[in-house]
Amino acid sequence: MAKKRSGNLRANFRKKHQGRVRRGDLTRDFREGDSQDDAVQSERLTGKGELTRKRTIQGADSTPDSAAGMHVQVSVDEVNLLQGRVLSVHGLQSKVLGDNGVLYACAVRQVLKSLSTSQRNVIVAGDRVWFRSESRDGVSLKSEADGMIERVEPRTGMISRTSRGRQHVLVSNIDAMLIIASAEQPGIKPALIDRMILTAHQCEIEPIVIINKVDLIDLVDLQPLIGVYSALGYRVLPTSAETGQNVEFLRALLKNRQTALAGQSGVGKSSLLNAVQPGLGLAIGAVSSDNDKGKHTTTASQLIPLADGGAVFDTPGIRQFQLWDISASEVAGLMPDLRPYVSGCRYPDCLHLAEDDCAVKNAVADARIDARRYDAYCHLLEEELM
Ligand SMILES: Nc1nc2c(ncn2[C@@H]2O[C@H](COP(=O)(O)OP(=O)(O)OP(=O)(O)O)[C@@H](O)[C@H]2O)c(=O)[nH]1
Ligand SMILES: [Zn+2]
Repeated sequence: MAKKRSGNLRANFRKKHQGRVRRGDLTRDFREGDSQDDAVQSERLTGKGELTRKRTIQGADSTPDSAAGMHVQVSVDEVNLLQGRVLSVHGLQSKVLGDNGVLYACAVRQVLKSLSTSQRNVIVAGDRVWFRSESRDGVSLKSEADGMIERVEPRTGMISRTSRGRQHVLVSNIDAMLIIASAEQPGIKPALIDRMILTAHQCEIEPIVIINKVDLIDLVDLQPLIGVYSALGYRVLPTSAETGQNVEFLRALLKNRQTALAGQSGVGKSSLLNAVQPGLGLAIGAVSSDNDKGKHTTTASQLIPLADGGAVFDTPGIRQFQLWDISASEVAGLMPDLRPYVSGCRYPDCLHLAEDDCAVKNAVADARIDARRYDAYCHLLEEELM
């Protein structure tokens, strides 16, 4: 009885805060040219509005004392909120996979929007959220239920890109970055691997190096390169989607964590994912082609849940890494092999490129730093920052 009453009070509260705000956001999104999706969303929101109104009327019938309203709501919130993970964001709506296995289409409560000032995106793929929904269970994974996101957990492991000088978070709570290279066709590009590792460090995400298509080469030839990465403490996994080599290991690496994929076209990302879980690579491919058409370049980023738990994230935007918000002097500090020599360098503002008797250059000269890694460092500075 008491539970029912508080539910009605909650409906009242929610209604008071809804309509205006959403209309405003719809207008903004229309201006951004996202019209097709918005048409669908406005339909949904209208339906939801009717539902809320009906519930409010019920509340008026059965709750004479509105004074206790606020108090009741606080305790009810804790009981009634569900937890889940945001898979993707489309305009006003977020697709949330509840911890109960149900997929929900959620709107965002306005108070969250106004609180979020430091980061541009109120909700991003990967967010852990608390949300309210009428449909708690009995819905299959295929169907969607409406919900309202009430709370977002603090983010870690964010991958961002910069657009017009602003940091734009693509995904949050990423545990590991799978840096996928191929041994042959296309041939391995260590400098590209180094750059992606650096980005992972910048995002405070564990980098894992996958070298695919090892069926095409003699693995002995790759040992020097693998040795350098291993010595730095990175996990390096040679794989073959063709022969299935180390696919089982890869599956274990992906299980129960959020993993972002990076790697140039053709290295075998889709093939590897399909080997891990049939159909997974196809899901990834669909995201890519969507982006290629220039639609939803910022919103189509999506987390794809794995059957064994965990999820993978992929978007063409992070395949070509652009370092953001980093100064030339910070790069060496993000490379664990260069870092120890940075503080030993006698020049305070040294970029370790040209100066005589630079501690970093000296370490390269007597092979305490791998020459190829230093080369990659120099190229990175030239490309990105000069
Ligand atoms: N020999 C060999 N070929 C592979 C292997 N993995 C993938 N390939 C082939 O490499 C080509 C590219 O594979 P994809 O899985 O489409 O590569 P991708 O990284 O997803 O490419 P994009 O979707 O363009 O980013 C295909 O022809 C695959 O059959 C492998 O382990 N060994
Ligand atoms: Zn120096």
